[in-house]
Amino acid sequence: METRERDRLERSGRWVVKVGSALVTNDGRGLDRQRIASWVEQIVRLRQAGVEVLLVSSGAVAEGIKRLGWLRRPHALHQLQAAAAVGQMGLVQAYESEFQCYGIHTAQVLLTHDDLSNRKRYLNARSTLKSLLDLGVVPVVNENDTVATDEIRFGDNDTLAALVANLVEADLLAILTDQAGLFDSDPRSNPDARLISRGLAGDPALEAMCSAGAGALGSGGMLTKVRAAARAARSGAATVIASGREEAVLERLRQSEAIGTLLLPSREPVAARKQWLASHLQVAGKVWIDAGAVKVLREAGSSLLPVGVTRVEGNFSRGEMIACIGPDGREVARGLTNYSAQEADAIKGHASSRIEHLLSYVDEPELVHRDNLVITLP
Ligand SMILES: Nc1ncnc2c1ncn2[C@@H]1O[C@H](COP(=O)(O)OP(=O)(O)O)[C@@H](O)[C@H]1O
Ligand SMILES: N[C@@H](CCC(=O)OP(=O)(O)O)C(=O)O
Repeated sequence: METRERDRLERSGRWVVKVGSALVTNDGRGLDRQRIASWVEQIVRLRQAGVEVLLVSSGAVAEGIKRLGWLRRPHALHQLQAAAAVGQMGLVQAYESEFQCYGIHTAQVLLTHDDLSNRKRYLNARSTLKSLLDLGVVPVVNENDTVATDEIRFGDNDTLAALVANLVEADLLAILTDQAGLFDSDPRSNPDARLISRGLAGDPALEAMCSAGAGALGSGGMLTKVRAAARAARSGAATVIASGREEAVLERLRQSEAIGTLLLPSREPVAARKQWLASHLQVAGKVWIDAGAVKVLREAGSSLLPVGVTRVEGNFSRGEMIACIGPDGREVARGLTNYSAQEADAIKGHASSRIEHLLSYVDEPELVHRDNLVITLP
């Protein structure tokens, strides 16, 4: 069973490879040129076998801290941003010079969440990445840490890598980290922890295995990797979490060897526009919906009508992204609202035929139309 599941890696044509901070910087000691050379060599071989590869590399902050001679990671945002700017130079230089040995160009792509939540910029980013692949270039992606503030951040590169996998419709997201994969509990604190070899992306049981927080250099820990797998699955990508220190890890994965943790999509991929909707990490407000609305949204793919709304929170405007929260407090869906918070509050719990009477005008019968709505509950 597992061998057959792993076979899909042999057939996959486009990979996003994400490398974590501790790995790239040799646990903060400075860029691990030997390992970088090894990943580059493996990526070159993958390309020779017909696989297109995009790299998402962390390590700018960790490398910047090392280069600036700081003894510990600062807390102030402006210092972290300065460190990222310094470290990013080292990162791209290292990848560019290693790929140069094989006559392959790299391209630096720095993104913020803002770039992907704006539909026009999202489409631009997508066509640029696809053009780079068509040109045979290896994009090296990172968050644009120097300008990113909390409001426009992805926050961690696992999430960024999953969104990039969605953007280019990758077949595989390979997350290389400092552990052999996902264990049933954190191997740092439990020496008896066992490696999970396979699972379904989005399975809540996987999240429960991850302890909070990351290593000293990383920012997301295992939880963001498991969540990234669920995100990547939305466009049909499988995810592998594996050790970047494992000999020839990428090539062995390609040969279906059972290393790391393979997390497979459990549902059909969602349409491209809905993936963009799902890529919004921030919402402008929330509406609480009743059990009947949860059911029709999830099971019938219906629009959200005002009648199913019980409570409105936040100060959103028409056209902004809002989250729909079920009676149990869990987010069910998110989408672009046709009405502002004030209007939504006035029409909540009412039939759509009453909107005109309540507001003195009517824009649409739905609070969120189904074309602008994506189910986010696994
Ligand atoms: N269930 C788990 N299995 C494996 N690692 C876990 C688990 N829960 C927490 N972790 C921690 O997650 C860390 C990897 O995350 P992080 O430090 O963010 O890596 P990266 O820099 O590669 O993104 C591991 O070193 C490990 O301590
Ligand atoms: N953009 C940041 C990435 C931080 C981050 O997510 O790190 P990690 O958890 O190691 O992937 C950097 O380059 O330092």
